[in-house]
Amino acid sequence: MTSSNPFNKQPLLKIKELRAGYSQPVVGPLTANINPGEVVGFTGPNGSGKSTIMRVLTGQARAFSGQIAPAPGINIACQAQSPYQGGELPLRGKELLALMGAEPEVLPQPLHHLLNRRVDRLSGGQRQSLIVWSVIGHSGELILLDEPTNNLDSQGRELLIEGLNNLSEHRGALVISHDHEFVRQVCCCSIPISPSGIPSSAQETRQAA
Ligand SMILES: Nc1ncnc2c1ncn2[C@@H]1O[C@H](COP(=O)(O)OP(=O)(O)OP(=O)(O)O)[C@@H](O)[C@H]1O
Repeated sequence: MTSSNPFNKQPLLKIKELRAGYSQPVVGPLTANINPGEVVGFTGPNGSGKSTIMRVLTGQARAFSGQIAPAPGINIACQAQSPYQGGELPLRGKELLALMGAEPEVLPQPLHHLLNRRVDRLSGGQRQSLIVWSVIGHSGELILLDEPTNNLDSQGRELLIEGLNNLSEHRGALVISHDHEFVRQVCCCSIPISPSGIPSSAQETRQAA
């Protein structure tokens, strides 16, 4: 990785020659690091295995070979691609934030009207905003976001870009996205993910705008 680690600390996440999947590998080998202060993007076509790599960290997929290792002792905050599948969820926005250990103030001012709304009665984009900001507001040093701009309008997307550009320097994020302009604006580098058998260790480095 060519981007520098400003604090010379160990990576928040080390991935080395990882092959990951379910009953068989579907992605890798992949080598990458996420350092404090960095937002790293994973890009690639549908089914290339981006979410699978994230799912190894949440126990929903497995590593067949290689390594994926968060730094010892860190906390991880994760937003899955489809975190809410419908049904009754009688929580208000502020209660969802509290469950994630996030203060209401983490929500940008234009979204404060969501704090007293029931989560299960929000629109798709409103719910996505709340969930993404609850993950950013969590105390975890490593943030995992899977398609965070899904359903967001231009204001929600701009607020998220600003939030990720202002993460504190001891935190880092892995962002999976098909939104190339978003990746360009928030990520220090983007890594093209390839299905199993095609190495994707070369990290494409792009400076954030
Ligand atoms: N639970 C599962 N069991 C078996 N195979 C799975 C499972 N979940 C996903 N897959 C397969 O693993 C491969 C990679 O899926 P993954 O969700 O990681 O792709 P992705 O790059 O995140 O795709 P997208 O851009 O569409 O979100 C796909 O072929 C998919 O069908």
